[in-house]
Amino acid sequence: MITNSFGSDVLTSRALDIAATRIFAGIVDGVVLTDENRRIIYTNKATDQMFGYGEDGLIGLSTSTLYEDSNEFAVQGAKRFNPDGPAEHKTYITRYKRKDGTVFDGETTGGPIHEPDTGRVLYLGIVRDVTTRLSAESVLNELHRVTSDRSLDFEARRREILRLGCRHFGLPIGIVSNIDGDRYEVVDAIHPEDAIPAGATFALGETYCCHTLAADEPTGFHHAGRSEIRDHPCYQGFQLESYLGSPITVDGELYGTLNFSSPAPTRPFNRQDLELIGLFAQWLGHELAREADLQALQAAQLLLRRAATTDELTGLANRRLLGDRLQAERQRMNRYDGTFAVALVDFDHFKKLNDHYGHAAGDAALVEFAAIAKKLLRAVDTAGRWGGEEFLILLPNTALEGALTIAQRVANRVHANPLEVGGERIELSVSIGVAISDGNESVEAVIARADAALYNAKADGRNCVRYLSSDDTGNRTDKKEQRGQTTSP
Ligand SMILES: Nc1nc2c(ncn2[C@@H]2O[C@H](COP(=O)(O)OP(=O)(O)OP(=O)(O)O)[C@@H](O)[C@H]2O)c(=O)[nH]1
Repeated sequence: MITNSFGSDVLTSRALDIAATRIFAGIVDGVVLTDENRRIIYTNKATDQMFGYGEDGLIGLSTSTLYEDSNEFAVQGAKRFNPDGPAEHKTYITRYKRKDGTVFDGETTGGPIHEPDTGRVLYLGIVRDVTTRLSAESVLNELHRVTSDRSLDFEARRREILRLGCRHFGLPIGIVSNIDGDRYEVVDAIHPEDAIPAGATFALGETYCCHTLAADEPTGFHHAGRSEIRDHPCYQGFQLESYLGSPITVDGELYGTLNFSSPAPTRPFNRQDLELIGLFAQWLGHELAREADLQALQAAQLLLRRAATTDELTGLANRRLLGDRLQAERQRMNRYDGTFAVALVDFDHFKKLNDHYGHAAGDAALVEFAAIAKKLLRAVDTAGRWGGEEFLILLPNTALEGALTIAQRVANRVHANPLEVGGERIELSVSIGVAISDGNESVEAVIARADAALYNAKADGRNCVRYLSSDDTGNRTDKKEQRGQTTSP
């Protein structure tokens, strides 16, 4: 039987007696029993601790004392704590006030109890402090919102995670680090005075995170100066009293840590805190892995795109890219009424070079040509491999004089750069055919004319540049008889 300063009729009440002694005394949730006027006649130990009143400190008080908002007392009275309230007690969450004025969210189940013997009504409330659970739920919702917000890029989301962690754990400093051997590098950090720049490095052994890595799981110190790390260099160096950190792994490999800290001590970290920071770190790890995959994919795509448009041997544009550029240039020229030039370049006696010095020597000559073309041409020009030992140079916005000058420069440079094979210097030369688009004709027609001019250059003894105008082509019946204009070397 329970004794208190409330009337003996209540104290001897059988329901209270049984409830208090046999059922409620030892349970972890707070139990509050009131009389019909909602005055407290019984609280268990958990209630006394939860509300901070000490043993029996609440006895005799109205339950209105317990609510943060006095209206809530009336609201709950009308809803359930009245003689006609529902017999089946429903669970609800309301905000309670402790003796010291601080508040907490209490998940409550309660309502009337009718004593079978006397017909008297008592009210029962069972309260569980769910502040940390609710806060964890809200932080999880927030984490979900941040991580699924595709309008934010990875860096922005990482920052949001840091902000969220600082707010939730009540620790003002948040860091994502990358760890390589003994090198601890700050990747991103939140600090009230912006005192930790990204890129700052520390010796891992002197950081709090070395403890997290040693434990290989989320770790916290809520009052470092009174903990086992008080003599460790991390505490000596940084003087942070509270620290909560988790390793970040990417595809099973250690990447670094996520950690939050404060110069002030804080409440002891609980299992939920450790689970939450572990979850944050896990998300960062997944995102980092996704970023790495994305980058690898982009690099592969770039390689593929390059492979699809680049000649493997020389690194110049391949025939496909040249075709695209030529068509684009023709269309552009239609719009702006300009001209473009095409020069077809063909090595002289290339077969002999191959036959005499080997295929590798021939390849080296082609590579050498690519280097010359890259050096001599403007950024807007495109030199590409047209096939075999033949190259095409597309010169946008270029009239005859400019085209011939460039072509001659290329021919001269090739001739002036003998190939060195096994200590022997082999003289090289190219023949070049030039054509200027007349603005109406197809790309194929311009190339055919450049090809005819090239044929002429070969026929004229090679190592020279020839040009064919569209008029020349119109009159031509036999390519061999065509002779274009010769430029001076
Ligand atoms: N090394 C090497 N040789 C190639 C490549 N592509 C084509 N060739 C060779 O280039 C040679 C071209 O020979 P031809 O068309 O007879 O022309 P040429 O010997 O240069 O004679 P002219 O053009 O009349 O001066 C052939 O032997 C081809 O095998 C290549 O990528 N590398």
